[in-house]
Amino acid sequence: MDAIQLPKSWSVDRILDDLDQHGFSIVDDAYETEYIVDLIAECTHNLARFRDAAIQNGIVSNIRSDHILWLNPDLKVSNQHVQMLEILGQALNRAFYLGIKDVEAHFACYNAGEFYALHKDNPQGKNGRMISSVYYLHDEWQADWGGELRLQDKNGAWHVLAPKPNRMALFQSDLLHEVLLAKHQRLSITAWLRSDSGII
Ligand SMILES: O=C(O)CCC(=O)C(=O)O
Ligand SMILES: [Fe+2]
Repeated sequence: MDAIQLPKSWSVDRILDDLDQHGFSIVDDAYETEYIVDLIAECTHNLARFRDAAIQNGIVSNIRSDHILWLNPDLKVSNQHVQMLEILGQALNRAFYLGIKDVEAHFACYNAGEFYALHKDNPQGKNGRMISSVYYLHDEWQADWGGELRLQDKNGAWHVLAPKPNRMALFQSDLLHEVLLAKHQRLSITAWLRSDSGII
């Protein structure tokens, strides 16, 4: 059996270098069209199952208004993306000894008017999230549709990153970031490369 390989567009040396220098990296044209079509179909067919991300254990928070669906092995197409991130995690471990053992991921849908205010995915290193990854899977994103990922890099500089279709953003989970208000439906897979296992 052939070993699973990362897509060519995921230039691992560049990703490692970007993460080392800036704490984040952008991969454009991450996947081939054939896979993207299947991924969008899997996401949109399941939209009715997405739940309010702001409600966790019955507690409502006002920092985010998106809707999410945690991935599980039954979602076969999105699981291939998780497998790719597992392979990338091994390369990160070899380079930076991050001790990544697990990838957890959810689909996210921001409808028009939805956002995620400034936060860190791993404040004060209190959970095992080492690297955050967001892959954008809507098929179009225009410049005036908002919904940018605004991120402070490890040197303190701010970046406003458009959620371009077929783009993946990777960043250290302890960096401050937010999702600016989206004016159109914005679809993504957020995943965390973790040094422990389990959902927080
Ligand atoms: O969708 C994005 O660009 C970022 C999402 C995010 O920050 C999160 O889900 O924690
Ligand atoms: Fe986040």
